[in-house]
Amino acid sequence: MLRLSHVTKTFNKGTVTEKRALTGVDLTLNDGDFVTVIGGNGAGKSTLLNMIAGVYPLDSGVIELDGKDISRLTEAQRARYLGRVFQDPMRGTAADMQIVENLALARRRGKRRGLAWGVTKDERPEYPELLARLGLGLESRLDAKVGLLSGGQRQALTLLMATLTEPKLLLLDEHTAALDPKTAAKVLELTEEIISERRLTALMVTHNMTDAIRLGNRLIMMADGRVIYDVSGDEKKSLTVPDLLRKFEEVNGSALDNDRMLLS
Ligand SMILES: Nc1ncnc2c1ncn2[C@@H]1O[C@H](COP(=O)(O)OP(=O)(O)OP(=O)(O)O)[C@@H](O)[C@H]1O
Repeated sequence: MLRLSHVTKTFNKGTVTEKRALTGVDLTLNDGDFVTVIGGNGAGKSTLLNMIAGVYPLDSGVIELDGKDISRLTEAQRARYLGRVFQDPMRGTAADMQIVENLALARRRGKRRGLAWGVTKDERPEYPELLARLGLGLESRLDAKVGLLSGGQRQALTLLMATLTEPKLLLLDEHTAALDPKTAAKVLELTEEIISERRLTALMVTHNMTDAIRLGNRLIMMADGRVIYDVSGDEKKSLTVPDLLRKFEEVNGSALDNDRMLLS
């Protein structure tokens, strides 16, 4: 469903700050793959997701989604097919709009907005049920401005919005890293539920190695702009954190250098 072929990206080419972030990445995701992504500091994890989303143009390589070359589509054009949740809970929602208005906007993602983008009478009754499953009491606060919500509530809402129109691919970039442990666990549980219920295909960057092993059917490890380890099925399920650290050192030639990963 998603195929990256020889994807390369260098930032600030030709300057003293030149940095090669991705080096010839080849990666194929099958329908329904839920892939966790781990790696060292600056390994290229966020860049990988940003390149798929069209945030930066490719230097070389091809990105295909369902057999269609999307390499030249703009970020806005790709947004039609993608759901995204970032680390920062402030990014995915509009603070000065109501919860119900945010949901209505998410529902219209990829459609022409025209004049009638406002919340329709028909759709309003659908939202309390959707919100109730978050278990955060938002179902009784449809008209509240999103800016009044906590970070965790906002992130849960962002997840709901990112998956409302069944994206072809869900991109999660450390989406629970800024939340307190209890809220992070809740948002992760929701993530897992939504992905498995809707059989979504997803890429989730995490610095938590235990989560990376526990969640999803496949795990990739990145170092220096490359995918250095790709494991799935029973082999993935039986992994331990020491196995991952050993694997990293074995393939990369030096110990894993991600402070947040080692601390989590
Ligand atoms: N917009 C940008 N401009 C310049 N350099 C960038 C940009 N985005 C990323 N980089 C550089 O590219 C490299 C890969 O960064 P990236 O954010 O993808 O790593 P990461 O694996 O997500 O790291 P971390 O776990 O530390 O967040 C880093 O050296 C980073 O400084």
